[in-house]
Amino acid sequence: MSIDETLTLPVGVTLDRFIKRQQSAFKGASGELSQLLRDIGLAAKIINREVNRAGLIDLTGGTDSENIQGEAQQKLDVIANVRLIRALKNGGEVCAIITEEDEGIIYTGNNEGKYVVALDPLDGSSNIDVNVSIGTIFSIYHRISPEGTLANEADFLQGGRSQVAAGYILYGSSTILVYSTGKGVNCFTYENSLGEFFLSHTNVIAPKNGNIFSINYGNYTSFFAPIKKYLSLCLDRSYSSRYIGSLVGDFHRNQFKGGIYLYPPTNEHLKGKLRLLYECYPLAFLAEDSGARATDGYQEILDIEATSFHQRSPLYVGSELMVKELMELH
Ligand SMILES: O=P(O)(O)OC[C@H]1O[C@](O)(COP(=O)(O)O)[C@@H](O)[C@@H]1O
Ligand SMILES: [Mg+2]
Ligand SMILES: [Mg+2]
Repeated sequence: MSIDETLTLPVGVTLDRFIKRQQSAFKGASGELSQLLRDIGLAAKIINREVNRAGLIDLTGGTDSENIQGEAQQKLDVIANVRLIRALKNGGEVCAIITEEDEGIIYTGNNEGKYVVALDPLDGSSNIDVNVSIGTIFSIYHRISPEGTLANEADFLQGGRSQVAAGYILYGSSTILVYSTGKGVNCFTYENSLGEFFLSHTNVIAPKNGNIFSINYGNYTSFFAPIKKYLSLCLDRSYSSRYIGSLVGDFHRNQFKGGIYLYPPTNEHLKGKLRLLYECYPLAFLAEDSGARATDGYQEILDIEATSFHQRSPLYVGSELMVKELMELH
């Protein structure tokens, strides 16, 4: 590429600048949500660095501990959790956090903070050590408890439609941060050498239909009739089967290519495996905002009542017409 050609390339819109623009479009916005999103952006850069060098500095493999759900914690699960909590504590806008890795509420010490955040610090643990895509998922609510007091359970159990923003970071063939405040899904690709996220995909619209289905087929014998029926339709139509085993990666692919992700109840997980507050709700928020759909087979994910922090749900998410067809089989 010639110098002239290089110079004609725009520098691009950084995540920071985009957030600032979005904020100024909202009359009366105080800037706290903007700062919170920047804090998540900072944590994302740090986690991205740890993920990238994990194999070099012995950050791969498990710890001796389990998380609250009895799942073995990987070193990077713990590191991502600590990094995110620290970034949100330092930022000052968040009064309390829940994460996949901890049983109860984590107080940041910022009781004046207006927001609470639910996190899956590192999604796709089984892929960490083998250089396969993994992610971070976040969900943000306005607190409902009075500012200046300790946040409480109700702040986190407001339900999916009360989210004010949600998003994920996918550490994949490139690292990408995707978020929405309910007014369009935008993606920011990380430029390693500059250390910045740049706007790369604006107002994502998910394909209405698709021909990819993503499911852990190894659980086939535990699936109930509607799922088996739907899978046989997929096979009859020679749809492509694509399953990474990192929800963030599987979701992201289907958002762009058109497809459906299914995690039904299984014998091991009778209520589904995925966690409502920090896996299903945030991805459902993004799905709906981009024209896709997310349900548990009977109702929209965002309409499911939240009753506990680590509650699980079946999840069927993706192209609108595919999810509709699956629903009709229930
Ligand atoms: O190995 P399985 O049962 O297919 O489960 C895969 C699913 O479980 C998860 O790994 C759960 O996430 P965590 O790694 O955050 O526990 C999802 O990302 C993924 O889609
Ligand atoms: Mg997860
Ligand atoms: Mg996780």
